[in-house]
Amino acid sequence: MAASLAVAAPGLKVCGLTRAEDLRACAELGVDMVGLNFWPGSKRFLELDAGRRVLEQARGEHPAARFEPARVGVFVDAPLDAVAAHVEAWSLAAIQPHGDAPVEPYAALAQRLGVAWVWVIRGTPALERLRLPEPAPQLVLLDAAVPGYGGAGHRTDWDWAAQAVIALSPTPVWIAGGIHPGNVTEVLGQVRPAGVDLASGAELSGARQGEKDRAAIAALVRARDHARASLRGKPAD
Ligand SMILES: O=C(O)c1ccccc1N[C@@H]1O[C@H](COP(=O)(O)O)[C@@H](O)[C@H]1O
Repeated sequence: MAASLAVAAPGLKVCGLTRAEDLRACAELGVDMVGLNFWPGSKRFLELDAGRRVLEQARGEHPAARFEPARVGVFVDAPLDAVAAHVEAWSLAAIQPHGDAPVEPYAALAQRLGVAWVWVIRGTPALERLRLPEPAPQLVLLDAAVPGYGGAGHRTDWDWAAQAVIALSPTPVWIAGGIHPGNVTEVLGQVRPAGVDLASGAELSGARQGEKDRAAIAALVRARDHARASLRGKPAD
C-alpha cells in the first residue's frame, strides 16, 4: 500500500514532544500528527530508549485511546540505518529529514520502508525553480531558515508561502515557523496551507525540553476546527 499522510485540511501537527502527558494531550484533544525529534542537537531531543518509555507510559495512561495522532520522526542528517531503527521502534508514519544532506536517500528509504516523507523547504527559494524530489514527498513543509534547522519560533515569509501552496499543488503544503495560538487563524487565512506545524508556539513559557502547554494545544485545535468548518461552509461544533 502506498504511504499516506492524508488528513482533512487544515491539519495540525505539534512537534517536539518529550513527555507522556503531552502525547496524551495531543491524542485526547484530536491533534492530527505529532512530531518526535530524534536530533541530539535539539532541546526537544528524544533518545531512543527514553522515548520508548515515554510512548509506553502515554499508552499505559491512556489505554482506551481509539485515536492516535500519526507520528512523524524529525531527523537532522541522520545515518539511514538510524532512521530505519526509529521508524520501526516508534511505528512512525513518516520521516521528516532536515539538515544539509541531500534528501533523496531519505526519500528512497521512506519508500522502501513503506512510510511517508516530508520535504522541508527552509527559507524562500525561487518558486519557478522548485522541483519536487523523487520519490515524491507526501507532504511539503515550509519553514523559516534558522540556525539550528528549526524550532526557533521564527516566521517564514507568508506571502511567498501562499504562492508556494499554489505552485506545489496538488501536493499538500503545510507551514511551520513561529506559529502560535495568537496567529494561527491569520496564517490559515492568508496562506491557505493544507496544515500548520509548530513546536515552540505550543510550549509552556520557560520550557527547557519541549514541555507543551495543554491550553495552547486546545486553542490550536479550536482554531483548526473553525477553519475546517468554514471550508465546509458550516459553523464549528
Ligand atoms: O524543534 C526543533 O528543535 C527542531 C530541530 C531541528 C529541526 C527541526 C526542528 N523543529 C521543526 O521546526 C518547526 C517550527 O518550529 P517553531 O514552531 O518555529 O518553534 C517545528 O514544527 C519542527 O518541524
